[in-house]
Amino acid sequence: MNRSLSEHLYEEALKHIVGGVNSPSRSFKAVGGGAPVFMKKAEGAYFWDVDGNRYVDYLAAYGPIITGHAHPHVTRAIQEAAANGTLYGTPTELEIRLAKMLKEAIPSMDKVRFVNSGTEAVMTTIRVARAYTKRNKIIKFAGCYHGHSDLVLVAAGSGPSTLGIPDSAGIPTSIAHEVITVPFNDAAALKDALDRWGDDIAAVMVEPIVGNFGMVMPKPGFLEDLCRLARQYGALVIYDEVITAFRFHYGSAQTYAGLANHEAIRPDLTALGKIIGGGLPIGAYGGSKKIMEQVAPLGPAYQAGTMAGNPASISAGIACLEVLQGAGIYEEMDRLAAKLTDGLAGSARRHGVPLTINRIRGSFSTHFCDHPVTNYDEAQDTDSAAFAAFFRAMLNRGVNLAPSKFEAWFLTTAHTDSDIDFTLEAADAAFKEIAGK
Ligand SMILES: Cc1ncc(COP(=O)(O)O)c(C=O)c1O
Ligand SMILES: N[C@H](C=O)CCC(=O)O
Repeated sequence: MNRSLSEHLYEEALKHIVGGVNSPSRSFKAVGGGAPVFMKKAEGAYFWDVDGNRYVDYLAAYGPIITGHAHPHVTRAIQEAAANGTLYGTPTELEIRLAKMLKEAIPSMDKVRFVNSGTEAVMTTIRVARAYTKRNKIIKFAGCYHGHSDLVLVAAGSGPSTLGIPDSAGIPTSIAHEVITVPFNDAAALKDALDRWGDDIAAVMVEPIVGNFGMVMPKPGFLEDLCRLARQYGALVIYDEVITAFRFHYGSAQTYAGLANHEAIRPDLTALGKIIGGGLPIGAYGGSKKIMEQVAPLGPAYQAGTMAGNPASISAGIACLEVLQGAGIYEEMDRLAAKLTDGLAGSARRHGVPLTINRIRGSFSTHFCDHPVTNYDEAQDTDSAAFAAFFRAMLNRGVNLAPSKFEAWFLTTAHTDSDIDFTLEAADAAFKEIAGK
């Protein structure tokens, strides 16, 4: 596949943009280096690069593009919003509409506040939890990624793990000391941490279903234990649902049928992003009225944003959720993902390539190993070279994946059976290539 124009643009980008990319996750450093592909157009399930090559896309921009690229309903909403002015700096009725949609789908949120990214949403939930509890420390889980604010860039998954910097430079030791990290799916370790630091823990922060060291389900009872222990020690529970909200069903992980005891796993605060912006920048956080009333102008915890709640992002979010309310939408993504993962597993087996697949409805992760992946250690203990070879072999056959062994594959409402067949043909050839090495 000729990608000479991408290579040329990468050379240019390196001169002007640090690392040539505007988010480190986009670099190909972890998959052998070289030029990332410069895309020119995206529509439905496909990308076209600057050299004219077509790719079936499973990156979905790291999750937000659940309705496929340039979905007509979402595009129309953005165009209409833009024609009416992109930014007001005043409240709008649209914000109330999206806030109501989120509250109806996620019952633990009595009050919502819109921000511009998942990072901002998470960062503010921590501030609110600290304001409410008057405590300083948080507990997080190794390999969970919560954006790039200081406090959560300790033992961070996703891009930081991929690039070998899970503990970013530039974070003062005093801040790093405010974070305690424990293994995901390990309630005993959480209890030990709470026994030791419980009096000063403001919140336990978790991706209730992990999306950042692959897709990893909580073990039965883990979230119940997490919520019970946190409350026993007077700490709040924060769910980072930036990936998971509206990903598996019309709602969030905290109401997903695949998890039992919804009352027992109800969080105090939830951070949102990605899908709720329909492909435009957004974040949101919410929780019970009592806790959210800590936030200015009602309370002492300050949070603000010039761009927050802008009509374009909010309109795109509303339109995206409207599409997701359609009958059978999630069932179809589930069916196609099952067909894809069954095919991938069979093909890997035939070629003798060890592969563990974690699938949750329309999203899944592929781990090049022969053991289960239930925590960060297990996700790290996989064959990075095999993933890199697979990634490149797929790209060269017109299938776009995230350039990291920790990131998920995302189905969208635009994928079809013929895309899955195309992908499986590419994967069979890719596994054959890896097995021959
Ligand atoms: C679970 C989770 N939380 C937070 C974030 C940060 O969101 P953003 O990239 O929009 O700042 C991400 C993704 O980047 C994420 O996957
Ligand atoms: N996995 C991350 C978010 O979910 C990737 C986003 C990024 O780092 O650009």
